[in-house]
Amino acid sequence: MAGLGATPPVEELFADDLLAGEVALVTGGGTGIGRAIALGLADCGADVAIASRELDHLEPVADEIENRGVEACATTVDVREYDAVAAMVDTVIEELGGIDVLVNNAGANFLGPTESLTPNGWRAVVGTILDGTAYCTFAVGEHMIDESGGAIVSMGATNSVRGAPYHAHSGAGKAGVHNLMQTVASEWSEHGIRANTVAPGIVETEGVTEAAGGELPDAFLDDVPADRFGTPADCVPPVLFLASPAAAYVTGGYFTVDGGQLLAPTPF
Ligand SMILES: CCCCCCC/C=C/C(=O)SCCNC(=O)CCNC(=O)[C@H](O)C(C)(C)COP(=O)(O)OP(=O)(O)OC[C@H]1O[C@@H](n2cnc3c(N)ncnc32)[C@H](O)[C@@H]1OP(=O)(O)O
Ligand SMILES: NC(=O)C1=CN([C@@H]2O[C@H](COP(=O)(O)OP(=O)(O)OC[C@H]3O[C@@H](n4cnc5c(N)ncnc54)[C@H](OP(=O)(O)O)[C@@H]3O)[C@@H](O)[C@H]2O)C=CC1
Repeated sequence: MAGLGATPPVEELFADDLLAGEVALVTGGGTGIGRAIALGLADCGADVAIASRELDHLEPVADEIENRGVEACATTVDVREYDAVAAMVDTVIEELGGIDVLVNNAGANFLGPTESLTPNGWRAVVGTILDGTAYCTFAVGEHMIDESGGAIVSMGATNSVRGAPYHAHSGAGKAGVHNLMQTVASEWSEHGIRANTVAPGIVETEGVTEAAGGELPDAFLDDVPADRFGTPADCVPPVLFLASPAAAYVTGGYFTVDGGQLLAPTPF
C-alpha cells in the first residue's frame, strides 16, 4: 500500500509576494521545523527574524533568508526568561520595523516515564514550550495591539489532545499552548489579531530524533495512516496560510499535520 506523498516546495504553492512588506519572527528558527518555516516566510516575501539560544544555529539561516532578497535578523534569546524575550522583541522591532507575524516554534522534549520526571526536567520542557510561548505571545501581542493587527501561529503537537506514554511534560505544555492560542484568539479579534495552533505528529528532525534517544523506531509509524514520518516541509504550508490574509476569518483553530495519526486505529 502506498502512503502519502511529499509536500511540494513553497514556490510551487504560494505567490512570492504573499507576505511582502510583512515582518515575521520565528522562535527556534535556526533548526528543523523552525528553519523550514523561516525560509518559507522569506520565499513569500516577508522579512524574517529568527531567535534561539545558540547564535551558531541562527547565523547560517539568516544568510539563507537574505539570499532570498529579504531582510533577516538573528538574535539570541532563552524564551524561558521574560526579560530576554522582551529584549528580543525590542531588537526585532528596532531592526526590522515591527512584527506582523509571530511563529512560536521553540520547543524541547525528551522521553521519560512520568514517575521518573524531576522538577528540573519538567521545568526544562514545560518552561520552554508553555512559558516560552506565553512570554513571546504577551510581548509581541502588546506590540500587535498597538499596531491593531497581527497573526500568531504556535507549534502544538498531537500529544496535546491525546496523552502519549513518556510525554507528560511536553503533552501538558502543548495542551497549554493550544488553550492559550484559543484564549488570545477570543480576546484579541477586536484588535485585528488572529491566533492558531499547528499540531505536528512525528516529524523527522535532529531534535526529535535526539529526544527519542537517537533514532525514531519504525513502531512509531504503526498508528500513522500516511505510512511515513512527517518532514519539516510538510509543516510549512499551513503556517504560511495562517500567517496570510487568506486566513482572515481563521482564528482559534487547531490544524493537525500528522499523516492521520489522530484518527482512530483501524480495527481490522
Ligand atoms: C518521540 C515522539 C515525539 C512525538 C512528538 C512530541 C512532541 C514534541 C516534540 C518536540 O519537542 S521535538 C523537539 C525536541 N528538541 C529539543 O528538545 C531541543 C532542545 N532540547 C534541549 O534543550 C534539551 O534536550 C532539554 C533537556 C530539553 C533542555 O536542556 P537544558 O539545558 O535546559 O536542561 P538540562 O540542564 O540539560 O536538564 C534539565 C533537567 O532535565 C533533565 N533531562 C534532560 N535530558 C533528559 C533526558 N534525556 N532524560 C531524562 N532527564 C533529562 C536533566 O537531568 C535535568 O534535570 P535534573 O537532573 O537537574 O533533575
Ligand atoms: N519534530 C517533531 O516530531 C515534533 C515537533 N513539534 C514541535 O515543533 C517545534 C520544532 O521542533 P523540531 O524542529 O522538531 O525540533 P528542534 O530541536 O530542531 O527545534 C527546537 C528549536 O527550539 C530552540 N529552543 C529550544 N529551547 C529554547 C529556549 N529555551 N529558548 C529559545 N529557543 C529554544 C532550539 O534552538 P537553540 O538550541 O539554538 O536554542 C531549536 O531551534 C517544537 O515546538 C516542537 O515541540 C511538535 C510535534 C512533533
